[in-house]
Amino acid sequence: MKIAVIGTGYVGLVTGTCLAETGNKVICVDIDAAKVQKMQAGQVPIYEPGLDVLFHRNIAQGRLTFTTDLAHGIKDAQIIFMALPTPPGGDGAADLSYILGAAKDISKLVTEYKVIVNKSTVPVGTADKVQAVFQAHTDVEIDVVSNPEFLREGVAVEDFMKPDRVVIGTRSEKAQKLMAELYGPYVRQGNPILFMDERSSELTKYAANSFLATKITFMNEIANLCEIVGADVDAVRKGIGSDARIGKRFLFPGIGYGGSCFPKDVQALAKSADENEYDFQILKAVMEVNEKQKTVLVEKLLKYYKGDLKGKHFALWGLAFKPETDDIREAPALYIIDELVKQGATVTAFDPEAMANVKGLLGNKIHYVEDQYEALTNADALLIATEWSVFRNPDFEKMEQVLTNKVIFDGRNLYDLEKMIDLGYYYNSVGRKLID
Ligand SMILES: NC(=O)c1ccc[n+]([C@@H]2O[C@H](COP(=O)([O-])OP(=O)(O)OC[C@H]3O[C@@H](n4cnc5c(N)ncnc54)[C@H](O)[C@@H]3O)[C@@H](O)[C@H]2O)c1
Ligand SMILES: O=c1ccn([C@@H]2O[C@H](COP(=O)(O)OP(=O)(O)O[C@H]3O[C@H](CO)[C@@H](O)[C@H](O)[C@H]3O)[C@@H](O)[C@H]2O)c(=O)[nH]1
Repeated sequence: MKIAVIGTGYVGLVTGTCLAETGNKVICVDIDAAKVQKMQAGQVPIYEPGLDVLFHRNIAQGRLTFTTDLAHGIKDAQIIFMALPTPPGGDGAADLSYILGAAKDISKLVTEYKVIVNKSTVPVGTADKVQAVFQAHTDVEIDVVSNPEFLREGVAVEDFMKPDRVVIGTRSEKAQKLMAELYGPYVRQGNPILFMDERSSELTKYAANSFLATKITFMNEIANLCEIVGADVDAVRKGIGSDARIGKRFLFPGIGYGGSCFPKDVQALAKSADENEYDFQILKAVMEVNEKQKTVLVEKLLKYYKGDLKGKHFALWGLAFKPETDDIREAPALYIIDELVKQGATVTAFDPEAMANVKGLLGNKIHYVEDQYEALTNADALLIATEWSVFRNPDFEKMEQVLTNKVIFDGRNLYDLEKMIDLGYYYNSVGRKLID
């Protein structure tokens, strides 16, 4: 099939590349000329494991191209995907200006039937709004389909190539048929393609993210309670996770959920409920608890240093909002840095992939090093904000030589408590016994 993908961010580029991988001819369109130039020169603009192999293969085989020219991009496409930003607007509701703006631009260019697929995360009713934009500008027959994306950054290629399910919201049989054909190769193991109406599809995406954010938040509260009552959150996690009704995944406590999706999507769903005069209480509690959870590491530091962080120097391992990505949007590490600097402390940070993005955002607010051990030089304590694999089994002997004090505040529960006792560390993690 001939496909156009509008927007080449984490979702658009993965979608375009993975659709080319099964033999479709894909043109990716972006307004960011520098990014398009980079991709045309064969460079992947984001860090996403496994993407480069597919990217280079499909470019080499002539199935994946890039342009800034929308008219050229959509000219021959049977299906046009919109993978555009839907950031929170001033009031927390999703800002639809990118989607509706692109829909208007496309509507002025179409000359024959096309399926317009919305891959962005959008509130209920957006497909109707997009359809109305087309109706206002063209007589050409168009079907607007909601096809939310569930990929996770860091495992995006795997998630796209083998999705748990594909959700397609449309009442048009013609569009259904095309979408079923397009997604057939990705569900050969038998995972379902779920057809539903547009509104249910749009809500499914927000419901999934909000449910997962709620699950994590519940565990964060259990972890906080564990610390007070002397229980171990790892044991509790395993104890409840082995109940198939609860499930083992997304039960890891930490320093609050972050990223470009959960914070904005929980907020947008709560806002959308408000607009429909429904008070979605649980989501409001989730947002409030998550804000507090982002402060737990700093609160612990304040307690340890008796309320005074002035002049203290900290090593920070991990800046990305989660491992295996260079994405720092809503990363808990940024919040921690902000608080520490406000309190008069200094920070030296290391992250395997996200350093360039943080340097771009924070400049010389903190120090950066290219080696995780170098970050420890003269540090009063090590703070861990992201669970990158390289932090899981560090060379503790090497660490001891550089760290001024054997003190670790771990927001991701990376180390075994017995081991930390043996090594003689002060070790403060989340929802587990304090080792001092
Ligand atoms: N990042 C994720 O893991 C993820 C997963 C599932 C769903 N989503 C949703 O998908 C959507 C896109 O998210 P993302 O993380 O890929 O965004 P992103 O910010 O990484 O990428 C968006 C891209 O769109 C481009 N763009 C903006 N306006 C344009 C226009 N008019 N024409 C062409 N290109 C334009 C930007 O230059 C950028 O390259 C959002 O709604 C998000 O909620 C994201
Ligand atoms: O047990 C867990 C799992 C995750 N997190 C945190 O939750 C956030 C989100 O993690 P994750 O869901 O793995 O990353 P995303 O790439 O943001 O993916 C989410 O958001 C995407 C965008 O909508 C969806 O497509 C995915 O299905 C959904 O998992 C991160 O800050 C994680 O540290 C935890 O604290 N504990």
